[in-house]
Formats: sequence, C-alpha cells, structure tokens
Amino acid sequence: MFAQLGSTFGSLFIVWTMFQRYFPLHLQAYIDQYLRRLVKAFDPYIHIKFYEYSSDRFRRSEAYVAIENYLSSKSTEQAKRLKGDSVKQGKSLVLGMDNEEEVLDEFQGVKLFWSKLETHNRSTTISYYPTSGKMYYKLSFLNCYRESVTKSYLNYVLEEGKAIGARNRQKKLYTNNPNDDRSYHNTRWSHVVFEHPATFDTLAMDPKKKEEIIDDLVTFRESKGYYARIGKAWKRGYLLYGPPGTGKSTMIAAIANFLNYDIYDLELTAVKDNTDLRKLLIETSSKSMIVIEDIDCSLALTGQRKKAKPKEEENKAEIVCPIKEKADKENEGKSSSSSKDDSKTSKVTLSGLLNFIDGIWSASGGERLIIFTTNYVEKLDEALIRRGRMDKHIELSYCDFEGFKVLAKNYLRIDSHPLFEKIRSLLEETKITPADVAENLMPKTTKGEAAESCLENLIQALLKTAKEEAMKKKKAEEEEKALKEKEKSDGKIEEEKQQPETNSILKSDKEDAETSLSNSIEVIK
Ligand SMILES: Nc1ncnc2c1ncn2[C@@H]1O[C@H](COP(=O)(O)OP(=O)(O)OP(=O)(O)O)[C@@H](O)[C@H]1O
Ligand SMILES: [Mg+2]
Repeated sequence: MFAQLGSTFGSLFIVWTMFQRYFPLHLQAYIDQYLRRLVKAFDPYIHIKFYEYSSDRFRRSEAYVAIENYLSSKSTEQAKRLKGDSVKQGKSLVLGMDNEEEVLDEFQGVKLFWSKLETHNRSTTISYYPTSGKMYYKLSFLNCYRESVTKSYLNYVLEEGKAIGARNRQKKLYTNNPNDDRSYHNTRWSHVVFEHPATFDTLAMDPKKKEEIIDDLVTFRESKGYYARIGKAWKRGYLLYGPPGTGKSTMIAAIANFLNYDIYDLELTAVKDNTDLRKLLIETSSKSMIVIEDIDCSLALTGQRKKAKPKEEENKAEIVCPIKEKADKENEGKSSSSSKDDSKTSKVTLSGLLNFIDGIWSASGGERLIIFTTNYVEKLDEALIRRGRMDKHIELSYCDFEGFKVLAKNYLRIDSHPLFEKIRSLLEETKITPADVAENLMPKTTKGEAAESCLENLIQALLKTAKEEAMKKKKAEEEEKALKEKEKSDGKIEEEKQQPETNSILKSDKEDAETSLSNSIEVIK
C-alpha cells in the first residue's frame, strides 16, 4: 500500500511541476482561484485575522495588544512553546504564546481556535535591520456562530484584554532616537522601564498647592466625556518653572507615578525638523506625558532674534544656550561654522512646536499631558506658554518650613524636634533649594547618624547661605551707591561745562536787545 501511495504522490508531483512549468500563467491564476473557491465552499470555518501593525505601521494595533493580553493566561495552560516577559517592576513574569502555536477558547458553548502566525516577507532586498514579516492572530470558528462571535465574543476579548493590560502595565520611559538612528522596527522612540520612586508624598512643597495639583490631575484623568462634549482634544499642558534644584523633574516623576502614565522625554535637539516632530507625536501612546525639560535651552525661541541672523537661518532652532543674550553672542561667533554643520542642526521651528502642542495632530491618541520645565520662564515666548497651550503654570520655589517638614519626615522620619523653631526662622530669611536641604538632611555615614546632627548640618548650611546672601546684598548696595555717586559727580561736571555756554548765550542776547533798542530809538527820532 505504501509503495502504491508513494508512486501516486510521485506522479502527482511530476504532473504539478509540469503544470507549473508549461501551463500559461494567467490560466494558472484562474485554476488557483477556482480551487480556493472549491475549498472555501466545503470549509465550515470562518477565519478572522488581527495584524500587529496596520498598513500605516505607525503604531501597534490596539486589538492585537488586547488579544495578546487576553490569550496570555490561556496560552500558559495550553501552548507548548511560550514566550516570557517581565512586568510590574520585574516582580512577576507573564507568558505569552510563541509563533505558530494554537490555543483553544470557549465562550457560551462555542469553541474558538486562536493561532499566532507570521506572514513571510518575500522581499529580495538585503537589509541591515532584522527583517520580519507581519505578525497576526488568526481566529477560527464554525460558520453557524458567526453572529454571537462577531457581536459579543470579540467585544468581550477586547475589554478583558484591556483590563489585563492595565493590571500588568509597566510604566515606560521613552526617549527619541537621534534622527539618523533608526532602531529595530524603525521606531523613533527607545524605552526603558520607568522606576523612579518619587511620589507626591515625598515632594516638598506647599500642601495647599500640592492638593490643588492633585485635584487638577484627577479631574483631567476623569474628564474624557467632558472634553468630548466641549469639542476639545483630551490633553493638558503644564509649565513647571523655578530655580535649579526645586523639584521640577521630581514632580514629573511624581505625576507619572500618580497617574500611572508613560513618560516620553523629548530631546528637541535630536529632532530633525517639524515633520519629524509630528511623526514622533503620532508614535506616542495615550495615557502618557510628553516632557520637554529646560525648554529655554533646547530651542532658541526666534521671535526676537530674527534681526541678528542671516536670512536662511531665520526661524531655526539652535542648540544649548541657557540665556538668550548669551546665545546671541555665541551665535554671532559661530554663524560661519554652524552653517557648515547645517545638516546636523535641528530645524524645528517655534511654529512647529506650537503645532505639536495644539495642532490638529495633537488630538490623536488622547489622554496626554504635555509638560515643559524651565529655569527662566520670562525668557520664553508668550505664544508658547499662553493659557490653552500651557494650561497650568506651576512655580516651584525655594524651600519653606512646610517643605522642610516633608523632607525631614522622608529623610529622618521625624515630625518635630526642638531645633525646628530655629530652622523655621532661618528658612524665613534664607533662600535655599529643597535639593540643598535634602542633601544636608541625608546621613553621611552608614552607621545611622542621629537626626540631631543632620539638623545641625542644615542649620550650619542655612547660616552659611544667610551670610553669603547678606554679603551679596551689601556688595550690591555698595555698587549701587558708588554708581549713584558717580552719576552725581558726572552731572556736576556736565553742569559746570554748560555754565559758560549759557553765560555767553545770555550775553549775546543782551547785546542783541540793546542794539535793537537803539535802532528803534533812532527810527522814532
Ligand atoms: N520639592 C522637592 N521635594 C523633594 N525633593 C526635592 C525637591 N526638590 C528637589 N529635591 C531633591 O533634589 C534633587 C534635584 O531635584 P530636581 O532634579 O527635581 O530639580 P529640578 O528643579 O529639576 O532642577 P533643574 O532645574 O536643575 O533640572 C532631587 O533628586 C530630589 O531628591
Ligand atoms: Mg530637572
């Protein structure tokens, strides 16, 4: 029987090869089509495919991700080949099905077959990056259950998958790749797991202000319907400003932990142009924060600087300049060399950035916070920070007594101490950043320094700062006094110089009057 079967297959193979070789191509296509129809007519199953990336390849399909989450628990029980991934700060491991595995599911008595497959790439080009086909999940079920599957089962899978995803969600910290570096899958963002421990509890600031910010965040998170009703994109802009070391970056981490959002830390100097900026925006997911730190350094806002620049460089962003005046000076010197390096310079413009924040593209995704931080709020262009773009302006300032109490509780685990009163009065007179306070409160030895010695350290630091401040003030006053005196003496010299002139003017006037008087007397005579 085997011999007969073997010869039959052999002859069939020869016939098939001859058919492929000698039969006209268009006829082959016809036969192929009819064969498929024949198979379909006898196939009692319906198949639905869910691709990982839709045709635009911008972002992973939400349905695919939800299905992946939904099937993860089922595949752990059924599939033989699994893939592992860690979630939730690496505390647990989630298993998912590997390629070409199958999983059986049951819903209201209906049996459903899920399989994970990959389309094979037929491209003949040789690529530097690992090329892979399109991944997809295929769902197969009997034709008679078409209605119940498409109407209720798929919705159930999506909702369950989303809920599982939210439970296993790990916050991520993304950064944009330099414009000529495209990593795996051609993505513009690289990410790591976000594990910053800052929370609002550990943040030293005025409790009322803190409460207000928390309320604002909660209102935003729960206002999906409200934003839809008023016809506004579901996003909100925050501007954090204040001197260095006052907790701007710490607050960003605290917000991310509070809302459980991903952070997209956008490095503007690595963005090629406005189009690139837009593409970066589209690739961000919802429930995220887009952060641009030290906005005054990343982008020299060009409104006031046009005159100083050659025409072709107008409206371009230039890099690394903490203060505008300084940047202007530097640019004067650098203009020739920077034009050589033009291809590497970011061409993001102010209008590009404004569009990024509230243009029509910014509405895609929804539920997004856009946060800018700066040390010099007064240097920023008004258009950039007007309400509507940056809806909430938050000032983070020097440490006050309330802030100190939070830090003392965090660092030393104390709520009160006899030295607190002295610290309170010193804090009222001195400008010290929370970063400096925190540094002084940190025990310097592993043996567990007593709280009192840390507080003493802080008092010493406060006294030192107060002394420095007083000296600075005195110096400034002296300078001002000297300036005033100089102005005064300059004024006197000027007066003295002008005196002879006025005297001569008066003299000539007197002479003129006398001659005109004698003339008129003669006329009368
Ligand atoms: N308000 C604060 N509450 C708690 N800790 C703070 C606060 N401000 C500063 N710190 C501490 O000081 C360090 C520096 O703070 P942070 O990086 O947030 O300052 P920043 O305002 O972002 O400064 P820069 O403007 O230089 O970026 C943090 O690691 C944190 O430990
Ligand atoms: Mg910072």
